[in-house]
Amino acid sequence: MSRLPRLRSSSPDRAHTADAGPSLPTRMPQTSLKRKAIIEEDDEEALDQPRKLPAFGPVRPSRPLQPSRTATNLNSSRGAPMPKPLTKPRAPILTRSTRGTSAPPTSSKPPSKPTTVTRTTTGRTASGSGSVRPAAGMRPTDDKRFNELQTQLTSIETARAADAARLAADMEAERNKVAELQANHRALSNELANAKSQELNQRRELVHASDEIENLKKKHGREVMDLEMDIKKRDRELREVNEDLRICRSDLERERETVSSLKNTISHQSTAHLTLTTQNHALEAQSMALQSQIDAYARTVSEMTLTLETTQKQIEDLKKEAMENEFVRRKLHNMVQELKGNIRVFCRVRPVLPSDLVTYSNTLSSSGTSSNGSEGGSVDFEKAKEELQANMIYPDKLDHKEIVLASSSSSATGQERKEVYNFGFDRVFEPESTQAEVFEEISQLAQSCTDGYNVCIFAYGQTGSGKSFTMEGGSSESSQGMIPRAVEQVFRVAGEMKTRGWEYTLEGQFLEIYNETINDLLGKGEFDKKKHEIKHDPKTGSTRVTDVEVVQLTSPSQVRNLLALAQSRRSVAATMMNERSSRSHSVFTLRISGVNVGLDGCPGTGERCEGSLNLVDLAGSERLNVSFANGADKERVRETQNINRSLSALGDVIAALGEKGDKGGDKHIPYRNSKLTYLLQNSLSGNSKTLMVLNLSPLAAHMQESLTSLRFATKVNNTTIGTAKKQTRTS
Ligand SMILES: Nc1ncnc2c1ncn2[C@@H]1O[C@H](COP(=O)(O)OP(=O)(O)OP(=O)(O)O)[C@@H](O)[C@H]1O
Repeated sequence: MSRLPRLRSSSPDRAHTADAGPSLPTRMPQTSLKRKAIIEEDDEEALDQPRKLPAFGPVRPSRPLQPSRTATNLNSSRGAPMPKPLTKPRAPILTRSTRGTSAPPTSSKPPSKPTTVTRTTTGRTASGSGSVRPAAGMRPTDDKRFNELQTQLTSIETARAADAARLAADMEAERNKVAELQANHRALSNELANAKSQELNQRRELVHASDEIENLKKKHGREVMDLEMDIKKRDRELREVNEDLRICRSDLERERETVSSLKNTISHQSTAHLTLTTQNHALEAQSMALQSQIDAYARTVSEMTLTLETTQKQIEDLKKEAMENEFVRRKLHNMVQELKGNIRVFCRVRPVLPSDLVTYSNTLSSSGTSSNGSEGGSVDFEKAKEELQANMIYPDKLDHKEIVLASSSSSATGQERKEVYNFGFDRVFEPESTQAEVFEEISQLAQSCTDGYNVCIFAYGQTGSGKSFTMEGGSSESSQGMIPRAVEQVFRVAGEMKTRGWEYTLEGQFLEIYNETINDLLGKGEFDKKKHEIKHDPKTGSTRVTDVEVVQLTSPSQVRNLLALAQSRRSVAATMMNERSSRSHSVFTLRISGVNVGLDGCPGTGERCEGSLNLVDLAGSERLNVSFANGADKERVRETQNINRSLSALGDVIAALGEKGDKGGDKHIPYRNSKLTYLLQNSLSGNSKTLMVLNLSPLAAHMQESLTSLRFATKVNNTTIGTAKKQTRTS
């Protein structure tokens, strides 16, 4: 809080007071107003005191009057007893306080010496008024004495007269002086009265001034309070303003940051803007060019619209033509298939597998021999592969239709006998062949089922020769087997046929024949429990199995899931019985039925076709020695017998079909000899297309089994089983 300015004694009254009273500083020190009032009171008191007047001239020291020198001298010189010396009448002693300060008159003279009697005889002494006459009778001494006394008295009287004169003069002087002093006093009184009235005025002024000061003080106090309140208010405001300022500063800081980031953005954007402007110009130019092009195109479009209308009419005509052509194409396609023969055989040799090498090295280590160049049982893969592999040659590098097996054996005489076996099939796939290559050859057959044919594809071969791999394949895209690929193909073809006026319905089932019992691989019941019967419809040529799950197929992925489900059910069953997949046949059946509903604006023919695709993974075909079981494992013996029987039955059916084809007539076909042949009756008859994929092991150890399989496949391949017939109906 700011302090008020100190009051200054600037009033003329103060100055006057200072002059009149004790010395006061002309400038008041910083004292309180109260103190100032006390000083003023002191001043007033001083004014009330009688004022000390200044002395008029130098002060004459008071001195007692001396007796006349003459008289004194006389007395002393005569040595007579002197009367008591007369003292000079004293003038009243004028002290400073009583006489005032006026100086004695300058004319005053020191008291003159007492005059001799002689000189003073002019007075009373001569007249003798006061003289003392010697008494008669007095002696001369007494006269003398009297004279002397008379003289003395005279001189004294003279001196007294002189003193009286002098005193009168002194008195006169003193009176004058008094008068002068009185005049002086009056003047001073007047002056005092003036001064007092002046003082009164000043006091009044002072009181007035004091009131004013008091008022001013109050006013000042109020103002101070107001100012303090104002200051507090201002302080508050200042704090608020400071707070606002702080907020503003932080806002400002933020704003600055924003501004700087905005500046950056602006600079970037201005660069971008420049670029965009340039681009815009370029685009405008381009746009203009395009506009002219558009105009040109608009003209062209109107021309083309006309052309389009004409073309659409032509397309309609062409569609009709295409449908007719499609009919012809299918006819021709099937003719080609028929010419190729209704039963065809592919041979596929699997590659040597790492698992084969493990078996091989185990065999070596158990026999105590080691492979060339290998020590401690470690096997050089390439070398071991060579040793393991049977001598299989593929001479037909162009058409891939031949396979040659060569073996050498020692005769009883010790001579080495070399044997070479040549086989020819519709296609031979070497170990390096991929699933896609195999399917390429099969896809045409798969397509036939969409044309209304019954198609049956077998995988035949000994255990571990690659049947399941060929039919089902692995989980990856590239290793997918024939079943998922065929299903995908059928879906694709069905989709394509839609654009040609055909609508298809697909359904599938997956069965297993184990020990001459049918199990539903897609069912929910327990294995080997439910009895399933095979029913043929001679009218439609279709086959049904009772109580099996027939699934509507909507997508290839769904089929993959079904295959996985079937595999898991088989695995569960395999925990109870070993190697179930090797000991059973699995049959995946895909039924497809289509109807020609026509296209938009082009009515369909109403033609219907029903085809089926059977993909069969047969049990291992190796000749099993049943004697090993020797009653110990009856189940295994039964398995083996059943496998042998069903595979023999298949051979018999194919052979019978061949004979029937050669001779014609009513040759009995023994379909009922096994569940497998009976199930596939409609797909193995003369009016269906059959493909047998012979899977071979590449190992030399399996040479004999491979030769047996090759001979069987050759027999099948040489069989002609009539002409495939399309299952069509006209509604
Ligand atoms: N072409 C091939 N390429 C790579 N591996 C193959 C090929 N063929 C078969 N295999 C592999 O050989 C092994 C045996 O094949 P697979 O199980 O298909 O034989 P299988 O004849 O079906 O046997 P089983 O009769 O016991 O069922 C499998 O591990 C399989 O992956």
